[in-house]
Amino acid sequence: MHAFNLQPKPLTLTERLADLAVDALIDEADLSPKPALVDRRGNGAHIDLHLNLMHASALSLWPAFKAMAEAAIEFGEVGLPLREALGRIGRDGEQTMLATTNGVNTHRGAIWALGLLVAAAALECTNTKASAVTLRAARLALLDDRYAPRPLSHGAQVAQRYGARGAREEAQLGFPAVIQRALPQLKLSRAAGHGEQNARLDALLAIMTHLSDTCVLYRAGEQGLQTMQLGAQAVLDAGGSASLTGRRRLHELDQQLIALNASPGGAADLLAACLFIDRIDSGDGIFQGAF
Ligand SMILES: CC(C)(COP(=O)(O)OP(=O)(O)OC[C@H]1O[C@@H](n2cnc3c(N)ncnc32)[C@H](O)[C@@H]1O)[C@@H](O)C(=O)NCCC(=O)NCCS
Ligand SMILES: Nc1ncnc2c1ncn2[C@@H]1O[C@H](COP(=O)(O)OP(=O)(O)OP(=O)(O)O)[C@@H](O)[C@H]1O
Repeated sequence: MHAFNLQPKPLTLTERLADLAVDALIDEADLSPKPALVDRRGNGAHIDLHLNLMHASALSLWPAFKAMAEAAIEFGEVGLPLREALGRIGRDGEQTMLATTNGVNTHRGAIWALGLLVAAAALECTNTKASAVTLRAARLALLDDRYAPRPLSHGAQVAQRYGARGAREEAQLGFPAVIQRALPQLKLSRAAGHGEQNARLDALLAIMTHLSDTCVLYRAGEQGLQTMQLGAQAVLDAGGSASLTGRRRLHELDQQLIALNASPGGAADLLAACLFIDRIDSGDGIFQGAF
């Protein structure tokens, strides 16, 4: 074949969804300045994470997201067989992540949230409105995977200690932090002409104002959680990250959370979920380049 005749191979739907999920993770990691999280500036409150590791971890998850989309198409409906297939693929994906990062948890919460959303999008790819996809994801999350191990995870420990809702409940409720907070704020800040990066930072802050982030609770207790929620609200009240006062508040929040070792990893995962949903909701992502 002549080189001039080479055409890019069109992506399948499942490949396209895996691309969108990985893109969302990389966009989340790159977004800067995020309070106390890994970003282009540095490691935030983390000693074991850095940006290259987040990128490598995100890329390593592409086959898992593709497999989740394939499973959704194969089973074709929300039900226990699909839920348990997703659980198996998610756990394998977690092992791949840990092998890539030498045992560091870079994306456990993100595999859970984005995995459910990728499967929910693949189930009915002609209806990928935010409300429809999150509802299907919630119905999947509500099913009990009989093979899921029940480790005393950090999330489980703070659930016992503080009665906090974590990643599982957020998904079972249909991702209210995304639907009620992040997406509306993203659109509001875009419409105000604040620029895409500021709009994404504002969406992250909107999540942080109300989330019971079990990463923060585990690392910094209720004081850490309150600092995160009130500090994020203060940035938004000051005009968001595009305004000078808002930027000052954001810098203060970054310093306060780092001093408390309080990294809002759950909020970061939900920002990635928001960016994924935003792309498939607007309809300009899912079918572009896919067949
Ligand atoms: C449900 C999960 C997230 C376990 O949750 P648990 O709270 O017990 O664990 P852990 O402390 O490790 O927290 C997981 C992560 O969730 C994120 N998170 C924290 N708080 C929140 C919150 N309020 N909302 C959303 N995400 C949050 C953080 O990134 C955190 O690191 C998940 O790991 C799981 O069950 N995986 C099993 C495999 C599976 O079923 N996969 C399905 C793929 S679709
Ligand atoms: N940019 C980011 N920076 C830091 N964490 C992030 C980022 N994006 C997502 N996260 C999420 O934060 C979680 C990592 O937080 P954390 O290090 O507190 O996890 P942990 O395993 O519960 O705790 P520890 O590392 O203290 O043992 C991951 O599950 C990941 O999904």
